Amino acid sequence: MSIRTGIVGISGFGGGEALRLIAGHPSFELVYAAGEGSAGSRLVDRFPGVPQALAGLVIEKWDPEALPELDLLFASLPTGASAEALAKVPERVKIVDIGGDHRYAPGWTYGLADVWPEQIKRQARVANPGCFPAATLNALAPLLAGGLIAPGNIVIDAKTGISGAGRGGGGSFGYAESNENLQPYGLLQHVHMPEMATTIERIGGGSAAGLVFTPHLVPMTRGVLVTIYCRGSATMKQCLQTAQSFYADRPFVRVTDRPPQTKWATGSNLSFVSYAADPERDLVIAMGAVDNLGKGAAGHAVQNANLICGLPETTGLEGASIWP
Ligand SMILES: NC(=O)C1=CN([C@@H]2O[C@H](COP(=O)(O)OP(=O)(O)OC[C@H]3O[C@@H](n4cnc5c(N)ncnc54)[C@H](OP(=O)(O)O)[C@@H]3O)[C@@H](O)[C@H]2O)C=CC1
Ligand SMILES: CC(=O)N[C@@H](CCC(=O)OP(=O)(O)O)C(=O)O
Repeated sequence: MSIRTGIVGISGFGGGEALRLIAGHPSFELVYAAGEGSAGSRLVDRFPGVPQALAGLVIEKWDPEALPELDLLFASLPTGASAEALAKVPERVKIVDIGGDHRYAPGWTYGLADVWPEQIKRQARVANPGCFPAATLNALAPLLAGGLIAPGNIVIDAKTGISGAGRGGGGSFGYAESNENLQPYGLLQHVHMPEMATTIERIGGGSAAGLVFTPHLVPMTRGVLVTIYCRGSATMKQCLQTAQSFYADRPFVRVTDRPPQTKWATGSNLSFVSYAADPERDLVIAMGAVDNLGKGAAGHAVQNANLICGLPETTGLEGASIWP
């Protein structure tokens, strides 16, 4: 069965990764590509490595009221640019929004696919988590659900590759300013705070009022690593066993007994989690590593799309990560 699929924002980093995954997906057929500045170009002009069958597809000017016959739409637009437009897409077209406009918005399901797949199946409007929340919440969920850490005192130290800012994210994240440099940003007010706090409260059953989150830009292309400091008296072994049991039948989360690395996830939809703990100091450290364009964006989006289309969750996502 072919599911007629579109991508809006295809020229960007998130949309481009969605294109790569859909080009190799056995059930999704890319029939529609859209954008703004790239409209009028053929896919091969923007992506010289695109498969021949898709090379001639022309990027349309994005107009939600002039869509071809579609079953599924991936939206990868700048946050703030999708809410109004996606409201005009006909109900029968399923949507996965990779951008930030619909996370915990009414009528939309927050697509934390490794944690609550059953709540995503059969939905028609899914908001993909942000890249930092995907890495963070997958690492924290087993501990919160098992009552091993307190939801109110969580400190997240995060690192991201530069592609996290998107193609349009030049600004102070350009090559000359990022190469051989490290910089914190978004202190105390990052846009991912609300979705992380809401999800921590939802799983942990208590206030996340003490949440602290500081991202840092690292001179690498892809990858998110989070090191999360929590209050709890569990041992490392208890944390690992709790996570192993929580993710026992989940295909994309790997629980490791050594600290995870971003390169383990590159090019994949995998999420690596691990833990360290010192019960005498009431300290648990949770760690998570993902590819910001994989589990952090397009990989997670395809996983969510599989769930809402009634396909096996792993369809089109089974390849190994890229090494080195
Ligand atoms: N990069 C990442 O790691 C992650 C990104 N996200 C989110 O995904 C979304 C896309 O991010 P990313 O791909 O990085 O961003 P990019 O800047 O790389 O791409 C943005 C895309 O949006 C298109 N676009 C911009 N304005 C319009 C418009 N008015 N109408 C139609 N198309 C438009 C651009 O098209 P054109 O070139 O044709 O103008 C481009 O394809 C954002 O919301 C981002 O926050 C989420 C998780 C991770
Ligand atoms: C390096 C960099 O700028 N990264 C982005 C994260 C991208 C993302 O996940 O953003 P959305 O929530 O908009 O989807 C940021 O920190 O805002």
